Amino acid sequence: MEFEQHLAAIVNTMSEGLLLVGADGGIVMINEALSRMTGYARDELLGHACSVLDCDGCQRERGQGGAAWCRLFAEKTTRAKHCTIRRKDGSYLPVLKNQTLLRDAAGKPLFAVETLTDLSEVVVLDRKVEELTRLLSAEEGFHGLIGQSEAMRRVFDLLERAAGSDAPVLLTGESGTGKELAARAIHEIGRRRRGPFVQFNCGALAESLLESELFGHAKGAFTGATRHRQGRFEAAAGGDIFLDEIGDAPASIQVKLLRVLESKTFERVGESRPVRADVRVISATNRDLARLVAEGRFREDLFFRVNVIPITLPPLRDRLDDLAPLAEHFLCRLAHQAGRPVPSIAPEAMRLLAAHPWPGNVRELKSALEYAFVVTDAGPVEPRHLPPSLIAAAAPAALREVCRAAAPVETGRDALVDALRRAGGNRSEAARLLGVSRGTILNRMRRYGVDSKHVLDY
Ligand SMILES: Nc1ncnc2c1ncn2[C@@H]1O[C@H](COP(=O)(O)OP(=O)(O)OP(=O)(O)O)[C@@H](O)[C@H]1O
Repeated sequence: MEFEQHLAAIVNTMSEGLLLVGADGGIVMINEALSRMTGYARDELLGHACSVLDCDGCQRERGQGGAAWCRLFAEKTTRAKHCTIRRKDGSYLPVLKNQTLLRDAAGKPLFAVETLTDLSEVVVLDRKVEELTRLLSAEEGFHGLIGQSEAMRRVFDLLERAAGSDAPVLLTGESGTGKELAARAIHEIGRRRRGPFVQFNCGALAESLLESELFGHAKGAFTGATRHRQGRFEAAAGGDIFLDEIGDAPASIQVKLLRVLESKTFERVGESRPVRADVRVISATNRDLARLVAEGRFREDLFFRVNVIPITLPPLRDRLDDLAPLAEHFLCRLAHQAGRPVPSIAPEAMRLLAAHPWPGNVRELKSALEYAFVVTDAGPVEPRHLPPSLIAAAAPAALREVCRAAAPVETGRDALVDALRRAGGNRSEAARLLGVSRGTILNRMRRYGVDSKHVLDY
């Protein structure tokens, strides 16, 4: 008797949940930690079937022709595994479950002992580490957004104001203008910054998968749903959810998003119990949502719900003041990663960059500089180091000006060999790279005795 009292005190000091299950599946003992973790009182669990915890890692034998309640009794194995159980309030709890069998002297199974370690904090911390790792490399400018132009300063001001409220934000702007960075900035300075930032691309998945991805599903909700699955809205609890490409959300998902925004609740697929959505919604699109509404392809009611705080990221061609700081920022990062000195940008190359219309915006600029960084050895980035596509698309006037300014460099044998090498020996491409005609390239090859077949060996 005395020993039993001590034993009870011992198991109640454990921080892990402890559970003893009989061969018939009935719970015969629990400790206080299990009660705390699940939200069930002792008498709501004792004597009840362990299936009340709805563990998705449990493999029951009964009903599948087996004699024992669960496979643990049949297989006689001991192992640890990651599972998800359901608390009394319906929320999911990720746990690490250890289990073993207790047997009598004759080897007959008596009880299954299970210990459950709460992994919810670990899961949140894991996500946070992932997020911070990403942010560490972008900790410049306005939370990673570089820009000095008047237009970007206005955007930073709006982002700061939006972060101070819990109202839905709609980020619009052409592709590559920094909408995702802006969404992260709102999260980083907002009230929910200690919570998760969960990103979801509404156009990236087949319609049939979208609902379960966003709202989660219960085990058995559909063929193939072998485990409980937390959706993105649940994963974002206490934080922000970023719905990218919201203009691409199919009609069936638009209805469900409207419901979350209106009622602040959602239902997991295969369940009818509403779950509270404790999230702030930040959406983004590079499409004209108002036009999609007019065309009947986007719900007007949803448009008004997501568009409470509209913020537009201006295209790069309309804020050329940002070109130099952005270019320097990307070259600095590349040089830092490669352990090389930071290359400067020659004025002629800068003029070419300024003349480019940047249809891909900052994303395109970033790629162009990655290219330039790879092909520059030491020294500054010259026009010949810029991507051929950018040179080819350059306005003729800008190109002429650049070629005039760069003439001493461009006429040298080294420049010719370099251009031919980068063009893989193709003379037309080399001509484009240097901004001269194919005939000029042929003349220079003759003059310098350069053979395009052997140019790759230089
Ligand atoms: N102002 C900026 N400062 C620094 N980097 C930027 C800036 N704007 C965009 N970038 C970079 O450009 C790339 C594209 O940005 P981002 O993904 O945020 O654009 P987006 O508008 O969300 O594009 P899409 O509509 O195609 O999803 C990223 O690598 C991002 O880091």
